Amino acid sequence: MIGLLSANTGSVPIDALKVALPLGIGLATAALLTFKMTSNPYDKSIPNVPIRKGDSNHDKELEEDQDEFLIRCEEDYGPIFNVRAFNQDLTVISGPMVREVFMNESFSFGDAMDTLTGVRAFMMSVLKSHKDIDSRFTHELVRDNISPNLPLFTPRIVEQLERVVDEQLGYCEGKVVEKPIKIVQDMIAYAMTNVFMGPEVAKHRTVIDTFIQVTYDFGKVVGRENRKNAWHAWSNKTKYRVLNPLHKHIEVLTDAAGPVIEERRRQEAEANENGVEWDRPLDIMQRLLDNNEKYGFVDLEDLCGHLLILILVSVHTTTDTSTNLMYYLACFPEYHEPLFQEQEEVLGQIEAEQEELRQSKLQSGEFASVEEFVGTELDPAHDRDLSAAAIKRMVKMDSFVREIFRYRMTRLELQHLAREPVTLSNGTRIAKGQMVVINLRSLHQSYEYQGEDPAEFRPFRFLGKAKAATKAATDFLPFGMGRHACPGRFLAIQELKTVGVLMVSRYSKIEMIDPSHKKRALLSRIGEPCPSGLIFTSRTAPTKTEA
Ligand code: HEM
Repeated sequence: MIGLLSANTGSVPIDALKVALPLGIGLATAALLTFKMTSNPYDKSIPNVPIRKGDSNHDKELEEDQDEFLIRCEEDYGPIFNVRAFNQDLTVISGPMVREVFMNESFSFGDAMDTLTGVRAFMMSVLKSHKDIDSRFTHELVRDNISPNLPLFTPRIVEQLERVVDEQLGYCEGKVVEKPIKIVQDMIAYAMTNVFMGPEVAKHRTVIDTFIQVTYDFGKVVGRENRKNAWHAWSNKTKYRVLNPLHKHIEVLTDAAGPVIEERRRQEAEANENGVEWDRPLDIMQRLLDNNEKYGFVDLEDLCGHLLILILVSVHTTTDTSTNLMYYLACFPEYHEPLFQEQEEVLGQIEAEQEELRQSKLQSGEFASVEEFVGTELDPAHDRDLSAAAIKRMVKMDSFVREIFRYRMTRLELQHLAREPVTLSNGTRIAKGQMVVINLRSLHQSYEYQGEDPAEFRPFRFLGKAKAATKAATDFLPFGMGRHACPGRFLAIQELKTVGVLMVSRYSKIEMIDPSHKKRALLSRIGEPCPSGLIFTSRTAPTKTEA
């Protein structure tokens, strides 16, 4: 661990950058031309959807009505067809065939994102270990350290989400909030920082800002606008190898983490000397330090680099979807009360169950008086806490969150690049280098997969159907599926549900400032905030401190 604290990375000289940029652009040109000349991406039997007269690609038709366009294509050409959209030639895969893309390692989501945006160079530049492009390191980090410990992390997540809402939104009588995402950014950043790096590090506003800003830096690289321009990927790759905004974020993390780790180490040594067990801090940073031999970090910068990757994949997505959830509450006010009622019922049930347990323990003599429960799992002060178990029981909120993902997701998403030639089970051949894209309409908006009224927003459609929002399968793909399915979905869904719970319990009404943007709010793409703000009205009168 001493090594972890002492090493330092040399900076890249500016002269190297001057040479690298033009050289990179030259190489990019050559590589792109070679690709254009040699690639023969299509199996000739895959039908090409004709381009509408006056258009140069299918972008406009998709923008006008993506569902109508895709239904027409499916009817005319079957489940697999070629389109030209988002500046690319894409093979669209629909219906049951989609499963074959996720289950076949020859299709890569990571390669597709990198080809489109150059994101790997951006991310890899902060790592010293586990730089293999097929490394499952971050996946395993989340799977082994976050998901199993979620119930333990929940109190601090809830505490941070509640604190920021109460401080920044507080009591509202029709309060106009032009940019609700600003509040959500702080909510998610504080919650994630506490889980990833612990409360001492989370006290540094610079670290919180890094959690937020990294999200933006990442968004700029992977954002949809960026994907429209093939040159961007090439210039990104070159640029981010040398001039990468992530380096200043690493500095912020290491500066804040170093002294905290030193202090923790001192406390551990002191506890050992006194023969008492050290109260080991509960955060991902500590778990990584404790298991450094297994994980093999080169130094503290490397460890913080891996934490930064974790931030990149988690904060951007969770902030965006949590903000979007507020807009859904504004657009469908009729669900506000049922969601609030469910919360009251669940917390009431838990309170009654805890009371029953207390009574049985008092009767059996295990506890002599009510006071003895203080500080234990049966402490009445915590009966109505938003524990992981309580949030799990809120099945209406779960269904609401799942329905938001289903309804909102852009119909052509989750591009995958074929790393080698693949023959699908229906005989279709996908050439090496071909970009395939998932037709989410054929699954998320299909009667067969979703039941009645697939075009409607019906937030309780999954009630009683064993279809939790964390269940990644062909009928629900926001987190992908199979071996690469997002391992952070358990944390993400729990946070989203908590944001929903806080909103409906504190506010009786959320409205859009400009309801004409309703469609945009409901179908907004990730990273594209709605132009209208929100108006909040509190459920109860202000407390003394709020007044
Ligand atoms: C609303 C929030 C989120 C969404 C929509 C989302 C979505 C996704 C998607 C679509 C993938 C790619 C799956 C594939 O390759 O097929 C992915 C991968 C991943 N996500 Fe998430 N994610 C979210 C939140 C999180 C959080 C909170 C974490 C961490 C705490 C996380 C960690 C990861 C990791 C490590 C991977 C890489 C998995 C691999 O390549 O094996 N995600 N996510």
